[in-house]
This record gives sequence, structure tokens and C-alpha cells, in this order.
Amino acid sequence: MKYVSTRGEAPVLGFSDVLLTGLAADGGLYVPQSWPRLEPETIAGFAGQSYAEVAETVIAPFVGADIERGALRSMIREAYAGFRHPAVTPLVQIAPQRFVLELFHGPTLAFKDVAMQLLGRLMDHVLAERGGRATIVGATSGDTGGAAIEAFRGRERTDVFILFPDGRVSDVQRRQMTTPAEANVHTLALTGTFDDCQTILKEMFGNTAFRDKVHLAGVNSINWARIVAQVVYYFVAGAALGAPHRPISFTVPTGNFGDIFAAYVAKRMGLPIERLVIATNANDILVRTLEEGRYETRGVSPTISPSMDIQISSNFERLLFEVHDRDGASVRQLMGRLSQSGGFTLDGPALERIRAEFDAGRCDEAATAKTIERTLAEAGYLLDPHTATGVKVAEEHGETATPMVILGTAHPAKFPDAVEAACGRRPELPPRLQPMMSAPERFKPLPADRAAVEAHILDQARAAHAEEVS
Ligand SMILES: Cc1ncc(COP(=O)(O)O)c(C=O)c1O
Ligand SMILES: N[C@@H](CCOP(=O)(O)O)C(=O)O
Repeated sequence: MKYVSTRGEAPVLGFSDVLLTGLAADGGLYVPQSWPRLEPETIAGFAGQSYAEVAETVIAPFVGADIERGALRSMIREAYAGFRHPAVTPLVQIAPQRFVLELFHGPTLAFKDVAMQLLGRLMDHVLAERGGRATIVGATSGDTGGAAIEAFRGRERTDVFILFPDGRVSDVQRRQMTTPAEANVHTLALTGTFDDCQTILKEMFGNTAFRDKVHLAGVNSINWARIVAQVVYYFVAGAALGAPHRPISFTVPTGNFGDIFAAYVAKRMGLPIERLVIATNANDILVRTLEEGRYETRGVSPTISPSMDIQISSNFERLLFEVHDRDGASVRQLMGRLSQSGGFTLDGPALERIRAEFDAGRCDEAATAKTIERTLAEAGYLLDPHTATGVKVAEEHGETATPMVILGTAHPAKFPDAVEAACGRRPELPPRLQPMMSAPERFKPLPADRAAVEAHILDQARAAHAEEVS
């Protein structure tokens, strides 16, 4: 399998290079040259298989010959062996045709663990084969950072630098990033928003001299391997609810558009998905885009679902590439307008193609809290604020003959204050995570400025590996 950039001007690469490259050299995102298809019998067979077995079948065509099949199988098995639920991503019914797909049984209680636990192993494997090391960078609005640190802490071939917006994540999220003591973990608290962190990260990838000097690699969903690992649970949920014989719909709490883009990929691979519903909080750029045809950034508002406090949804670029018939020049033009004037208008056919696949709805703060309270009262089920936005938007979408699966993207215990304020019940952290709440914190406050972040990364890298970073 080969990969092309959404902006059409970067080298075509294989899976292992895409894994280590992160952002393409032309600023675009890598996507596969073509979409592999799974036969209906293969999808039907998933119903009786373990999560790891399904993952191997779904992921293998994207990896191709780059990683030997036995090695891939072992990494997948190890990645999911540590999840606290035997099904890895169980489905829980909360209403007659509504289910929550619980994606938070990994080590940091967030859906990011599902991909990150595999990504850490894949990167280590490829770096060991090549005899190299990498500087991993990640921008986080709260969850990617903790999951990345958990996946890479103590690994010899990687240093991990996480950029988070100071004061805009929950205490649990911050402590997951600031309490690990391993020397290869570096947490940077930036003055600004997640969008500032992500913009700096992309600028660092655009600085070729810096990128090459530190062997920069990315762990956000701009990295194709993240998306591919997230495709798996759509098949697992679909097969459990009768696919390929029955269609299924998904509502996805959305920020960076990675998770819902993974659903779109599952559909292109043959999963019979009827509707894909984008759920946002007050940061509703995607809802406005579907309503008005104009993608336009506005200031980020802090909410009780902080991981979705995002205005620039990076993976939307991958969808733009698809709905413009994979024409990199069109995507370059739109992205140029976005960086110059903060927005762009979609042409009629592109907008229609997006509307044909996706619906979208927003959920404000009061509705998020109310949904947590009501779902606990009516279904006895405790939602986290992100999942609550999905439940609310799915409810507004109305009752359908097709089962609607809402992605449960985080455990409520990551947001105890917001959950308690909404419903009066304070969710407890699992005992294994409780010590971090009183452990010493370690992080570097920095301005939201690329030069300052690069200088800090270079300093740290030189201190640790002087011989490799001159
Ligand atoms: C808990 C939670 N829900 C939803 C999202 C949104 O997912 P995505 O950025 O893939 O759209 C995030 C962040 O990515 C998250 O951490
Ligand atoms: N919501 C994310 C933001 C980054 O998303 P990613 O999927 O691109 O890594 C977070 O919690 O960090």
C-alpha cells in the first residue's frame, strides 16, 4: 500500500515511512492511494472474533509488506491485552435503538489509547529495524497527551514532547501528563488554545532543518496510523449489531475530525454505515460548515468537554481531498485561504457530497449537563461530558430503524467536577490511577511560540543525546 499527500506535492510513501513522517512535506496529510475493500463474508465473520483478530484483518491491508504479518499480529495482541474489558471496546445499550461504544477501557481512560497503544509498538518496531530514534511531538486538548505519554514513556528510541493549552484541561488530564517521571517524557504548558498548540506543531513539521535534526515524528491523528487503528472499532461494533446484513449509524463527539474520519474509512472499506453524525460542543465550526458551506474559524470557547475545544479540525482536510476527487491543487487552494483569511467557502458539489455522508449537531453546556443527569436517571448510565454531546445530538437526530451507536470517548472519572455538577454523582478514578493525584508534577511553561518550543526541544534533545543532535 502506498500513500499520497492531500496537497499532492509530497513524495509517495509506504506505511512505515508514513508512520514516522507524521505531516507530509507539503503540509498535507497522508491517505492511502486506494481504499481496500473487505468482503461481506469477512465482515460477517468478525462477529465471532476477538478484537485483536478483527484488528489484524482491518489493519493488514494498510500496512502491506512493510511489517511482517507475524510481527504485526504480536504487536496488535500486546496492544489490546492490557485493556480492562475483555471485549476491549464493549457496546452498552442505553435506549431501544441507541448504544454507547465504550472506548475508554485503556490505560488512560480515553479512546486515544486504542490507537496509541498500537502506535507506540509500531514506531518502536520500525525504529529498531532501522536503528534510529525519533522525537515524538503531540498537541493535545487533554487526552492525546496522556495517551501518548503512557504509550511512549520509558521507550529507549523516542523522546516525547507534548504541548497542552495551560489551564484548559481537566486536573486528571493534566496530572496524567505531568506526573510520569521517565526522562524521555517532556510536557510543555503553552499559553494559548489547542489550536495554537496544533499550529505550532504543524509549523515545526514545516521547518525542514529542525524536523531533520531531531527526527521529528507525530502522534496526533495527522499520523495515518492513528486513523487506521481507529477504523477497527467501527467494524467491531458493526458486526456485533448485524453488519453486513444490517446497516448501522454512528454519532461521534468530534474535534479534530480524526475519529469520525475513521468511520468514513470503514464505510469506504465496505461497512454498511447509513448515517455519520458529527457532534460538537459550542466550538461548532463543523456544524456551521455543513449548515452554511463556509468553514470559518472563530475564537475557541472553553467548555466542560475540553478535549473538543477545537476550531481547526485537521482531518477535515482528508475529507476535502475525497470530495474534490483527490485533487491536491484544490485542497492546497482551500488550505491557503484558511491560513491567510481564517476560512474558505466550499463549492456546491463538494458541500453536497459532504452532506450526503454526514449530518451534524451541536450541544451547548446546559444541554451537556442535562444529558448527563437525564441519562443517569433514565438509563442508569453515567456519561462523560464528551460522550454526552454525542448522546444529545443522536437523540435530536431522532429514532430510526437503524441502530445508532454513540462513541463513548472518555471515562467520566476524567472529568469528575463537571460530572458531579451535572448529576450529583462524583465518579471515582480506578485505584491504579489514584496515586497520581498527589504525585509531584513536572512541566515546562512556554509561550505559544514556535521558536521557543523548538529551542526547548533542541536543548532537551542535546542534553540527552548530544552525539546525535549537533
Ligand atoms: C474525549 C474526547 N472526545 C472526542 C474527541 C474528538 O475526537 P476527534 O479529535 O478525533 O474528532 C476527543 C479528542 O480528540 C476527545 O479526547
Ligand atoms: N482531542 C484531542 C486533540 C488532538 O486530537 P488527535 O486525535 O488529533 O490527537 C486531545 O484530547 O488531545
